[in-house]
Amino acid sequence: MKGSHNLIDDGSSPEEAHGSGSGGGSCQRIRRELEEAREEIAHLKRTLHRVQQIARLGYWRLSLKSNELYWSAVIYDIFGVDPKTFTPSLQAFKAMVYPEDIESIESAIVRAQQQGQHDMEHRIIRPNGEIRWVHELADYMPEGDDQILIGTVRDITEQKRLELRLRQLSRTDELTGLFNRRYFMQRLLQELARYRRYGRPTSVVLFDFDHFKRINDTHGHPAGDQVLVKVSKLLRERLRTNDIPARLGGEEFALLLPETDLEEAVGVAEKVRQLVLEQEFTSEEGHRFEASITCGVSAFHGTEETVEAILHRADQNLYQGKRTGRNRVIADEWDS
Ligand SMILES: Nc1nc2c(ncn2[C@@H]2O[C@H](COP(=O)(O)OP(=O)(O)OP(=O)(O)O)[C@@H](O)[C@H]2O)c(=O)[nH]1
Repeated sequence: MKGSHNLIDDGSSPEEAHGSGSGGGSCQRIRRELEEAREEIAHLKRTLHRVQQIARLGYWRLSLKSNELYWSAVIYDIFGVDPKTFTPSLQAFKAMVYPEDIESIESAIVRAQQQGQHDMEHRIIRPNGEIRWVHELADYMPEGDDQILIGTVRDITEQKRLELRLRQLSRTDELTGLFNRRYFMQRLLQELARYRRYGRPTSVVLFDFDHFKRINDTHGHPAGDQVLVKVSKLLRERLRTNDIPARLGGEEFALLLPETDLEEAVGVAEKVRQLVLEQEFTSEEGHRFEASITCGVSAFHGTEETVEAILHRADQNLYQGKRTGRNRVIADEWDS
């Protein structure tokens, strides 16, 4: 029927559809379609690569049977290695993982096999020694007798830095850089749980500067601030690393002392009291002055212990120290 080829539009020209009689027309058409498909694939590849660069997102494919690992270009960038000289493999990847995070990588692979996917964050060490944080998402797909993991990697180092900074800020006292009340209370609750479960000794020292109002009135508020800052620095430098010094507010401070019984805690309070006494402070006018503190000490005690009770006892001891002359350490007295 004349013109019937137009009923189905296959995109070919009438000449090609009719052919020249040798079949060369349809070959040409297939070649052109192949060429177009190649161009489209190349274009999609470039777009995919660009999008991954923008998102700092790489993808990988791992065969659990052969341990063969494919990395897209962005992963080489994230890991700081050269695709010309670095050959990815499960072993080579693990060698770049931050040692403490290896175990969580291994359990993530098992989790992906059992649950079909994993979602985790870990650190890597680049060849130049730089530590980066990455976020990985992976899917597990059995393929014949092989098991394939396919996943993405995103560099989240900046986000992690910000997170850590925010966490630090949320638990730090602005003036002195010591822990704040909120963090102190959180840690006290944790230590109480440890005490209840394992019976580990834990003590608290509360201290308060003596006649601080007089220091402010005589030498000025900035001089008072300087006392708080200087003593806080001393606490950071002279206490054990797992002790927790905090500024609860104003000129009131606390020390949470894990693994420390009452007697040892009295020793720590005495040491801090002496350190403060030995310090010399200078006002803005250049006048030298001294300061002292009074400490109340208490330790977790008995099966009914609570955070409120230990703080109340330490506070009562501090109050008694103020009443009986200041510049001293008063501790719990138990009949045992
Ligand atoms: N410079 C300075 N002073 C503060 C700060 N926080 C609280 N103070 C002052 O600390 C003083 C505390 O006064 P009081 O509670 O009467 O106690 P005190 O004068 O130390 O007397 P005692 O504790 O009985 O020995 C007040 O004058 C507050 O204004 C601070 O951050 N900086």
